Amino acid sequence: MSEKRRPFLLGLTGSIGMGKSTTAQMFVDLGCAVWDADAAVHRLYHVGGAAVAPLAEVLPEAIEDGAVSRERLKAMISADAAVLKTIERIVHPLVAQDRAAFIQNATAEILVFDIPLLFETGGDGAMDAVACVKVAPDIQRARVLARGTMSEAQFEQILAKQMPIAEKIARSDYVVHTDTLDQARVQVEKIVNTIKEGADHA
Ligand SMILES: CC(C)(COP(=O)(O)OP(=O)(O)OC[C@H]1O[C@@H](n2cnc3c(N)ncnc32)[C@H](O)[C@@H]1O)[C@@H](O)C(=O)NCCC(=O)NCCS
Ligand SMILES: Nc1ncnc2c1ncn2[C@@H]1O[C@H](COP(=O)(O)OP(=O)(O)OP(=O)(O)O)[C@@H](O)[C@H]1O
Repeated sequence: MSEKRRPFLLGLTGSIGMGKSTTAQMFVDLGCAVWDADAAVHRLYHVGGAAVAPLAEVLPEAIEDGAVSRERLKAMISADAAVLKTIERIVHPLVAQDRAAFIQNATAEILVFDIPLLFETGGDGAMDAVACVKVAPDIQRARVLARGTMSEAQFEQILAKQMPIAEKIARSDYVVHTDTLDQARVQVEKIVNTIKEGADHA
């Protein structure tokens, strides 16, 4: 038997609430393996997670019952935006380790990386291609606020930290419009087919 072919690494990004997770699931449905940066952060924040001890050292008030409290982090970030930088300095290298372990163990032909801050952190350099989700800003805002997990001010704060969506699109190889589920699914199928055709002809 020939050796396992190197998987195709596809970055999946977009602005907050534009549909990354929903689109990632569509890639899973087509047999791709997905690594989710936000989910990795959840694992790191759990009791026993690798971020708990280093965060406890610099932000002890963020720890509750042996885990990192996202509610407390959000309150602290709201009071002082610089806190987010401190968190990122600790969390981002741990996230990178988690991603490397996923690549080592994955067996699918196409690996999809759902990373909100793909361009902001330079993660796009490690990808073979990037797909960006997109929806109109008013729909984005409505969808995020409908989740009820963020205030309007918290949404604005996160939004201000992210690269403008037009720039993300300009730097991406593919765009997935997330106005409707059916429309998005068709675009995801096209991307997967294009990547597979490219692999066949390589
Ligand atoms: C700020 C926190 C507490 C908010 O938690 P909460 O559960 O309410 O939201 P969640 O984690 O689902 O994030 C919602 C969205 O906000 C955006 N976002 C999260 N962190 C950041 C950040 N550092 N900069 C810009 N946008 C961000 C992303 O689009 C993300 O998908 C949490 O996101 C966090 O601890 N962030 C720091 C770690 C980080 O940088 N994560 C980004 C992935 S590496
Ligand atoms: N193609 C689509 N058609 C209709 N609704 C969608 C579509 N994609 C996503 N949505 C809706 O938009 C909201 C945000 O989607 P999702 O959670 O996938 O976004 P996200 O980019 O992963 O968010 P975050 O940046 O917060 O992690 C959800 O309520 C979801 O149901």
